[in-house]
Amino acid sequence: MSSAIINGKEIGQEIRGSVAKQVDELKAKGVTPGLAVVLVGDNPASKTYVANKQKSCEAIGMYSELIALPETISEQQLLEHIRALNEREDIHGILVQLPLPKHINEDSVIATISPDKDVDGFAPISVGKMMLGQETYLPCTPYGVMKLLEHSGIEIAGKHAVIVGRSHIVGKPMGQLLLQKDATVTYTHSKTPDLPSFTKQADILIAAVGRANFITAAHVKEGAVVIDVGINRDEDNHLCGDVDFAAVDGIASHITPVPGGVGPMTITMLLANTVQAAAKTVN
Ligand SMILES: Nc1nc(=O)c2c([nH]1)NC[C@@H]1CN(c3ccc(C(=O)N[C@@H](CCC(=O)O)C(=O)O)cc3)C=[N+]21
Repeated sequence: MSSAIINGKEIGQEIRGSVAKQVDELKAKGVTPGLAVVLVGDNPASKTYVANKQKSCEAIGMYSELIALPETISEQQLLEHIRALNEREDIHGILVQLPLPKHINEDSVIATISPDKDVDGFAPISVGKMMLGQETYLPCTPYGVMKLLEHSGIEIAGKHAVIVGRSHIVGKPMGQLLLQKDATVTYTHSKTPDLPSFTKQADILIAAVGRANFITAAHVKEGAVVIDVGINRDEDNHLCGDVDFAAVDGIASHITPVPGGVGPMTITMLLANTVQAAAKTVN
């Protein structure tokens, strides 16, 4: 029997519907939620992502502004742009598209975003609050995965979640959010010996490695829930995840496809976070 597909496009649309209602309510109070997207240089993949984010904002009646800056901009100049956005009343969320050019220190840039506008949830204050379980903007991809699990009726408490990958923006926060919902969490990464011996124990397996078709049948326990966070290109330049879908289909109880799984949820939660930021500015 094939695995149940967790449809992120559909679940994302449903959530966007309720976010759109919140946008209408805020507009009736005179506030249009606004997102600023800062793009440095002209990496084609980044341009596509940024265009998708803007289109998604506009589709639900939000304001979005693209600040496109040249590859050669200095770190100081970029920080000035961010400080100006921090001050603007019509901008509630700021997203600096990553990666940045090598001559710019990403940590300094992210730390300059006002925590009140950090809708990516990447800034040190946001990460610290998340670790402590305090109210904050959750990083969009792990937040989106939690919504996928919730909407699919997948129980988390008492389950063994195994995370493959320990990036600051996906792997690490993903484990924390699952831990907060009472999962037993194991982190694995490129230095983990005999990876399958760990992943085979997972009730919930999160693949966030960034390598096409890295997770195969040998990594997955019968009946596991497999969440594929990867966005890669295969030899034919097709979008694919970290999981060899065809190989794992039928072993997993549930699986997310790429495209149409986690990706659409990332943008959905960005919209939700920005609307939440705007809502905080009205009484
Ligand atoms: N500050 C920052 N925040 C980010 O959230 C951020 C970033 N930088 N840099 C790049 C990554 C990548 N990312 C994606 C979001 C949605 C899809 C998405 O919706 N993908 C569609 C497919 C889109 C297509 O066909 O190309 C899907 O999976 O179905 C993909 C990738 C956000 N990122």
